[in-house]
Parts: sequence; structure tokens; C-alpha cells
Amino acid sequence: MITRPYRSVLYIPASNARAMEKARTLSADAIIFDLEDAVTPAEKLPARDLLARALLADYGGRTRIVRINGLDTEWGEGDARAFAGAADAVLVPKVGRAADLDRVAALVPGAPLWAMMETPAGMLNAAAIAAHPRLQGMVMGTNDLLKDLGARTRPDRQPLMAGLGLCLLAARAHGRVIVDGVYNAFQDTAGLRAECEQGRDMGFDGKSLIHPAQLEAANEIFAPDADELDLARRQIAAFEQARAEGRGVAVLDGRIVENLHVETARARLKLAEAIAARAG
Ligand SMILES: CC(C)(COP(=O)(O)OP(=O)(O)OC[C@H]1O[C@@H](n2cnc3c(N)ncnc32)[C@H](O)[C@@H]1OP(=O)(O)O)[C@@H](O)C(=O)NCCC(=O)NCCSC(=O)C[C@H](O)C(=O)O
Ligand SMILES: [Mg+2]
Repeated sequence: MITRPYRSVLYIPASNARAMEKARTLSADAIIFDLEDAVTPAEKLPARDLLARALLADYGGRTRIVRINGLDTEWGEGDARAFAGAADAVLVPKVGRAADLDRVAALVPGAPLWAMMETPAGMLNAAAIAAHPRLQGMVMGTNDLLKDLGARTRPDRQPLMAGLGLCLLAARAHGRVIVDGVYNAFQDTAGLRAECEQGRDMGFDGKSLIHPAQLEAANEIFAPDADELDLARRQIAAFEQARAEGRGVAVLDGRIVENLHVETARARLKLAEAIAARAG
């Protein structure tokens, strides 16, 4: 199970020096420094230099992920070579099959890879992509996916559910981090909260974000709350007592507690500890 927090994963255009500086004090668990869609062609090379300088600064415990341009563009290979070892991970856009990761893996020996899951082919090949030995995490690209599907944005995200579900299954089958897509209306806090709650209930580790105003909701909603932690501690105590008495199943608040529930309870407590350590 994943215990490092990825509640809030903030995109920052690598062409925006002010935002990259600001991010050093923001409460994001991870930052995606974007060289791809948020950067115009004219800014691609200057952004690469700006980012190289920005990454010399201290980002505290925030995970630093660089989203490179695709290898089918004139910038992709140079981006990959420039940031191998300079960041915590390299995020590959529009991954359609596991071989797309092989090509980047060869350019960045040793660097953990993340995959943007945002094309119909990516959804259909999610299991093979998640199984890639260098893959650490997946990020849903729901804007690109909606575009490629010819689907419409809906509050219930019904058109996206098949893809979200396939990627979740693949990530969990292979023990990878998986982060939900962005909520574009960054001033609509109620809408964001509803989408975070939906993503959390589906099993995502966190939400990718586009504006600092979205951090608070994601950090709160993807963290275990006080009631959940209290229940986790009581489940562990009840189960340990049952075991000591020779029983394999405990009953707490009228519900059974088995070893699988205890496993989840321990993971939630570990996540809360990791969040507390980040805050500290
Ligand atoms: C959406 C924005 C263009 C809005 O920018 P702006 O108008 O400057 O916002 P504010 O004036 O409200 O900003 C207030 C302060 O916050 C800083 N700021 C803004 N955004 C960020 C950020 N992302 N990270 C860090 N800091 C940020 C401003 O500098 C202001 O600071 P100060 O000077 O102290 O007042 C902008 O938010 C933005 O560019 N967001 C990121 C957009 C992006 O990266 N898009 C690409 C990723 S989304 C995507 O592609 C997903 C996927 O691929 C898919 O297919 O779905
Ligand atoms: Mg995209």
C-alpha cells in the first residue's frame, strides 16, 4: 500500500518563474513542473532553462515531477535528457502503451517514471503500462481523454468512468500511485470538493490541481479524518484482543473486523503519520 501522501499534485507551467518560486511555500504534496501543454512552442526552450534553475532550489518534502513533451515532438528527447536526475520523477504525456515508457526509460536511466493516462489506447493498455518496471505513478489526464472520446464534461463524470476504473484497477494491481484528473473551474470550490470526494471514494490517492486555491480542499478530502483514525485504532485494538482470545474475527460497533480491515486501518494510520511529517 502507498503511504507517502499524494493528496494534492499541483501543475505549474515551467515558463512561470514566479509560480515555481511560490510553490516552495505552498501546501502541495507534489508538484508537476509542466513543459508540455501549459507552455507555448516559443517558450519551450526558455522554460527548460528556467526549470533547470528552479530545481536547484529547496522544495522541502514536496515530490518534484517534471512533465516532459512527447518524444514525437522536437523537444521531448531534450527535456528527458535535461531532467534525468534533476527531479524526483519524469512524467510522460499521452502514454498509449508500455513501449512508450521504454523509450523514455532509456533516456533517463534510474529515474522513476510516471505516466499521463489520457488517451483511449492508454485506457485499453493500462494494465501493461502499470506493470512497467520503472513506473511509479499514474496521473489521469481527463481533459485529453474527454477530447479524444468526443465526450462532454458532466458533473457526475459518467463518460470518464470506464477509463478511470480501468486505470485504478491497473494501478492497484501493480502497487502504483494514482492521481485523479484536474478540475478546470478553479474558482468553483463546491464543484472541486464534490469531484475530490468522488475521486477519493473511487480509490484515488489524490487530485491533480491547477491553482493554489485548490490545495486546501484536496489536502483535507484525501486525508484520513479524525473519525476514520479513531475507528482505525479501535479496529486494531479489537482485532488484537480477539486474536489474544483465540478468535480470528472481532466485532466492533456491530460490524466484523478481520485481518484485511486491520491492514487498511494500519495503512490509514501510516498515511496520517506521513502527512503529519510533511506538515512538520
Ligand atoms: C489558471 C492560471 C492561468 C491562473 O493564473 P493567474 O491568473 O495568475 O491566477 P491568480 O492571479 O489567481 O494567481 C494567484 C497567485 O497564485 C500563483 N499561481 C497561480 N497558479 C499557480 C500554480 N499553478 N502554481 C503555483 N502558483 C500559482 C500566481 O503566481 C499568483 O501568485 P502571486 O504573484 O503571489 O499573487 C494558473 O493558475 C495556471 O497557469 N495554472 C496551471 C495551468 C497548467 O499547468 N495547465 C496544464 C496542466 S492541466 C493538464 O494539462 C491536465 C491533463 O494533461 C489533461 O489532459 O487533463
Ligand atoms: Mg493532457
